[in-house]
Amino acid sequence: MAGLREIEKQFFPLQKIQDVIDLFKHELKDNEPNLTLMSIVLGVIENILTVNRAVSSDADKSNTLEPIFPVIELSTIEALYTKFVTHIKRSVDKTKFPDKFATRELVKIVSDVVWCCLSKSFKDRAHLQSLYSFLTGNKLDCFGVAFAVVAAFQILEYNDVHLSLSEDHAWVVFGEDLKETAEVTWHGKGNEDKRGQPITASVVEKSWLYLNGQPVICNRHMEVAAIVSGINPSINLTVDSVEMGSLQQELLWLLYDLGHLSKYPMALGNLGDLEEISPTPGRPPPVDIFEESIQSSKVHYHNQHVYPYTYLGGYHYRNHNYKKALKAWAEATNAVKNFNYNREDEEIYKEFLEVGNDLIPTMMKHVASENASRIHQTSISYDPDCYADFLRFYDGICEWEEDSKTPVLHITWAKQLVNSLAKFDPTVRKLIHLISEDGEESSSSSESDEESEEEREIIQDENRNQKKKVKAKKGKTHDKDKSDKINGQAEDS
Ligand SMILES: FC(F)(F)Cc1cc2c(N3CCN(c4nnc(C(F)(F)F)s4)CC3)ncnc2s1
Repeated sequence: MAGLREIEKQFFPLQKIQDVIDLFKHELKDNEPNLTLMSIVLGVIENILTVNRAVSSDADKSNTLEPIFPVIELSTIEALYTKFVTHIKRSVDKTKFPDKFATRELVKIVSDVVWCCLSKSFKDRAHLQSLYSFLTGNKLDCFGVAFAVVAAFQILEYNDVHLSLSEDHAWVVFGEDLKETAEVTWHGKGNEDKRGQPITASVVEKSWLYLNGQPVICNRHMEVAAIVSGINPSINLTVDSVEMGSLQQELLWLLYDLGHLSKYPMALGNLGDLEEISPTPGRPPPVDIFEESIQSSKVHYHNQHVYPYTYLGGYHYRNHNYKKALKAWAEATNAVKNFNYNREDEEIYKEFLEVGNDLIPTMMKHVASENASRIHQTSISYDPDCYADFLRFYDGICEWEEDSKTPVLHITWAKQLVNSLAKFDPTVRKLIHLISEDGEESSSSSESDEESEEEREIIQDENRNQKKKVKAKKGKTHDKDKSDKINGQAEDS
C-alpha cells in the first residue's frame, strides 16, 4: 500500500455527508478498501462533531438548522495517512518475512509496533477507536488496537490477517485459510494482556467472551463495517451529534445494501437502534432489522450470540411492548445458558443484571398500576405466555451459572425474583405446563396446590436464608456493595 491513490484524492475536500458516502462507495467497490484512509476520515469527522465541537461564535448560526458538517481537507488526511504508513513500514523489516502469509512472530511484532506508542492513560473513554485517535493522541481502546494491527497488515500487503470479533473482545486470524488466531490487544480491567498467544480450544469452549468458537471473522469489507459500526456519535452522556449519527446510519445502509452486514449481527443491531431514533423513509422498521440480526446469528453462528436478543428486548421495553420484551429476554438467556460464566464475562452479566433487577421489576410495577386502569385480561400479570417467558428468563440464568467457576446469582437476584413472581396473578401461575428437558410434564391444574405450596416453600426458604445471611454478615466485615445490599434487603423485607 503506497500513498493515497490519485482517484482517492479527487473526493477531497469532503464538505457534506454525501461526499463521505461517495468516498466509501468508491472504496467498497475495490477488493482492498483502504482501511487506514477510512478510519482516519471517520476519526477526523467524529472528533470535530463530538469532541472538539466548533462552537459557532455568531448567535444566529447556532439556532439555524444549518448543519455544522466540517470541511475535511486532503492535506489533513494525507498528513495523518503518511504518518501511519511511515510508522508501520519503518518498524517492520519485511525482508525478514519472505512468506506470503503472516507468521505468529510477525503478528506479535506488528502488535508491538502499535502497542509501544500507546499512552498508559484512560483506555475505556469514548472516541478512542480510530486511527485518528492513535495518530493524534496515542490512545486506542481494545477494539482500536486490534483494528490498527489489521490496517497495518494491509499496508504491509498481507491479505490473510483479519479482524475476529466477539461481543466484547477482538483478536486476529491469519495464515493459510485463516486457521491461526492471535491475541493482539488487552481485554477488560486488571487482566494481563495475552498478546501473541493463540486462542486455544480450552479458552474458547463454553466462553461467552470467545463466543464458544463462533466469532465474527471479518473480510476487508466487514472490517469497514466494524469501523462504521464503531462510530460513536455521543457528544456527552445525554447528547448525540445528529450529523455523526446520520453519517453512521447512511454508511450502515450502504454496507447493508452491499451485503456486508449479513454476517455481522451487532452491526445490524446498531442499525436497528439508529432506525428507532430516526427512521429512514422506505427502510424496514427496527424490529425487522433486529430480527435479521437474530437470524444472522442463527444461520451463521449457531445461535451463540446474545446481543441480538438484548437489542430486541431493549427496543420492546422502551416501546412498552412488555410481552415481546420478556420473550426476547427469555431467548437471550436461552442463548447464554450454554456458556459457563467466568470473570471476563462481566459485560453480558451487567446486561442481564439490569434486565432482571431493574427492567423487569420496573415493568411489573408499571403493569400493576396500568392494571387498575386497563381490562385485566390484556395485562402481562394475567398472561401465561409472559409468566412462562419470565420463568424461562430465570431458568436460563440458572443454567448459565451451573458448572461455572464464578457464581452469577446473589441475594439481590433472589429478592427481585420473589418480588416479580409475586406480581403475577395466582390464577396465571396455574395455567402453565412445566415441561422438563427430558419431556416429562408436570400438569398444571391437579398439582397446582402442591405447586403453589412448593413455591411458597421456595419463597419462605429464601426469606429464612436471607435472614440467616444478614445476621451472619452483620457479624463479619464484608465488601461494601454486598453488605449495603444485604442490609438494604433487611430493611425492605
Ligand atoms: F471489538 C470489541 F471488543 F469491541 C467487541 C465488539 C463490540 C462491537 C459492537 N458493539 C458492542 C455491543 N453494543 C451493544 N449495544 N447495545 C447492546 C444491547 F445490549 F442492547 F444488545 S449490545 C454496541 C456495539 N458493535 C459492533 N462491533 C463490535 S465488536
